[in-house]
Amino acid sequence: MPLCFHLTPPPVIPRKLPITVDVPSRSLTVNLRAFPLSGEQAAAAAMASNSVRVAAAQMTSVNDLAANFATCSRLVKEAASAGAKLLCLPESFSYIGARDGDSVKVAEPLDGPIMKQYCSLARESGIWLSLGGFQERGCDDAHLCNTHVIVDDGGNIRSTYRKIHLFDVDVPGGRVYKESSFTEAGKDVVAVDSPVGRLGLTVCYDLRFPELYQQLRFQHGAQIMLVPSAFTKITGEAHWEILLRARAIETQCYVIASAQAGQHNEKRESHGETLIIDPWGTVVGRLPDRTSTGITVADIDFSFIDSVRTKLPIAKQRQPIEFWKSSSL
Ligand SMILES: O=C(O)CNC(=O)[C@H](CS)NC(=O)CCC(=O)C(=O)O
Repeated sequence: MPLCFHLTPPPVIPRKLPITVDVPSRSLTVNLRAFPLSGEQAAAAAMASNSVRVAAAQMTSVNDLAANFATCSRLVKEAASAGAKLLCLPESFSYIGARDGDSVKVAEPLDGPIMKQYCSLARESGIWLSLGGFQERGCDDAHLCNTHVIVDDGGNIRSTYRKIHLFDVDVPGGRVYKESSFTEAGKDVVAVDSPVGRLGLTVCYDLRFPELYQQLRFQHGAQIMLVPSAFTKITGEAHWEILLRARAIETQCYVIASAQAGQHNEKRESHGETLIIDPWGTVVGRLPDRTSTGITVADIDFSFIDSVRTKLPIAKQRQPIEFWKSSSL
């Protein structure tokens, strides 16, 4: 029978409700339903119900590598004890400079001391990490790559994606950004398997280019899109949640969008609003405060992904429109 949303309600699929964990108070802010499970119990329950728990972090990185690492360590431990198998940290988790050029100075190769520290953290806590927006040393001293690194629970780097779309924008009513002046653009589309499903790797401004997400879903089989970000306050207020929900709906994937939040220094403020969204477009994880430091967790339900994809069979109904040839404007 064809679906007709005017006459029949959209499919109602049982879902788990989000839990929000505040750091540093460590209090569990539970939305609607208590979740009094230990990490192990939660993981066992998730397996039994064909789902697995993920966490997304929100923080305000500053120009102090040690301070940011201390915050990330706390968030990683919170996520592990909440039973999450993957924690996603935001773009520039390890460092946000106060002056132009600062981030190039701290850039290191992937086998340098900074990334080693984060790999050890993943191993010690037994959790996978999405480290979006690491300042990876580029091909010369004046450039870095904005690299999204996936580390497994043994502390091994499983995958790297280098941000393709660079933020060269004169933000209306805000600053001028020219990310390409110090960043080398990536070229490769990257997806990788993990215990929480097949991850599509992107970073921040990539969010505005839906063709990347279409490729991740329809050519690389992604089930979860990761969008670690540092959206500006102005553009975030106008576009952030809408774009994320659109990407979730049109790819029928979960979207995990960890965000930099609040005031990093005199010149720079990020929108925040870390979100986890399900493949129906519903927000299933959100912190109580748009700019607080903390994590939100949600359960990835593989049968829910299948159910949405079966009910709205866009994968079968797509038509071979040759976009690139026809776009001449
Ligand atoms: O430079 C750093 O420290 C980290 N990188 C970023 O913050 C990047 C590049 S400047 N920011 C964005 O992509 C914001 C996108 C955005 O806000 C939008 O698309 O509206």
